[in-house]
Amino acid sequence: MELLLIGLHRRHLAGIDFARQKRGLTLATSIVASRRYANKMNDLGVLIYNGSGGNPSFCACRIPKDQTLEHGNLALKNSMDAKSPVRVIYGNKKDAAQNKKKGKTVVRYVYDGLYLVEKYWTEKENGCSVFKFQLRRIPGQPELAEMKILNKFQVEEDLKVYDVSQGKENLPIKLVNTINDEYPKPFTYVSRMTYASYVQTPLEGCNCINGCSDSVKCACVLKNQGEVPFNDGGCILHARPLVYECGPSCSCPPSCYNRVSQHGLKFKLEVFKTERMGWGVRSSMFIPSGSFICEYTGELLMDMEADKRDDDDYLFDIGQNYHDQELWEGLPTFTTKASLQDDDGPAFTIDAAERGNVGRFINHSCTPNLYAQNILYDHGDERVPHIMFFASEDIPPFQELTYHYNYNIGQVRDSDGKIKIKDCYCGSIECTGRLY
Ligand SMILES: C[S@@+](CC[C@H](N)C(=O)[O-])C[C@H]1O[C@@H](n2cnc3c(N)ncnc32)[C@H](O)[C@@H]1O
Repeated sequence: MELLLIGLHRRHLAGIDFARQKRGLTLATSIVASRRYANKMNDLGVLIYNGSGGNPSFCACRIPKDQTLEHGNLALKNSMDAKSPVRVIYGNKKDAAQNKKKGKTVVRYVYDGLYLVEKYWTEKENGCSVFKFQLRRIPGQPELAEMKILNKFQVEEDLKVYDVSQGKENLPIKLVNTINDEYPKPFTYVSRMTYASYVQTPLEGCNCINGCSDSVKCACVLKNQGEVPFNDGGCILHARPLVYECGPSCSCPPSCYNRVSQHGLKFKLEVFKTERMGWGVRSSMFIPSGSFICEYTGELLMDMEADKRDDDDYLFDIGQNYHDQELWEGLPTFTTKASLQDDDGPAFTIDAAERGNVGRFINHSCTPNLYAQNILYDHGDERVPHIMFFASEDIPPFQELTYHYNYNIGQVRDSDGKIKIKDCYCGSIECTGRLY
């Protein structure tokens, strides 16, 4: 209804809006790409959009039917033939779950720009024929991040001045506050972790010159149980206890597939003021599942030192998930398992209160869309891997990025040993109500 009121999409229940031209031809004017029909988006501005009709949930007879080339589907085909642009609006389903207010589901819709229909075909789904339309975003349009959103910090000049990373990342990080006039508390931005000499164990590299894929010859692939953990698009294949990227001691070039998180930010990130959780992080871009987001940098501390810090808001306990049995499932037992799960050695924590990067602003959610992956590439000390965040699902633009803090209720204590309690405001359906 909101899209209808502002005139962006006039059919309040149908995903494809169309208008009749003078000669009786219908052309699609806009489509709403929610996940209801399993539409697939990717970061190259290509959208595979499912046609309309035939869905049993919206039909009184409750029987799935073949889709037909009429109404919205025909309009999309006509738009393709006429090369007529179509507005694309993304419906943010996850936010729907996170914004349940007074029993009402609030969905956020984001206008993404004009697309052209490139081709269409039919596929069988659940025994019925379904139309698939491939649309591509017309190049040269401003990116969402540069569009005007009512926001006092998004005035052009401020944008140039206010890069949260102060030029230290390969992409600027915008600060957005639509709630009040506050800025984040000052801290020193560090895009990389620095390690004290006692953790500088060298990491043996590989000798590959023509790419790292050989599961017998490449020393790094071998350490990853015989497979490069990333696909050729730089997305991680699945979560593991520890990933070894190629690094400075390897012979392969920087473009090697097995180097991903060390190259820094790939998606434009924003630090934004949330309603109830202080600052948070989101991206103005669509993020495919498995993509690298950012590292969690800060001061490396032994746990004993970390316990003495007054501000515990920005502490990240390293290696906690080595004990997560799910991460080990399906992996052959390999030599490092014993050392990774060693309980006796010193434990380490990263403190990002005074020195840190954009990772320090990522909030907790009980239904997160990121996870923390342990990665080694520039040193070999398995006790202190880099903490790298990866997307655990496709993330639509402007959805808050979150990971699970893994605190057990009752585990966090203050300096007097008293159990600390903090409410969780993530708002997800599965929220326990307690952060710790
Ligand atoms: C690593 S910081 C995250 C960034 C923080 N929101 C800020 O403004 O700088 C962790 C702190 O954020 C807040 N926070 C993060 N997730 C939260 C949640 N789900 N509910 C309530 N507070 C949360 C808590 O104060 C927590 O100690």
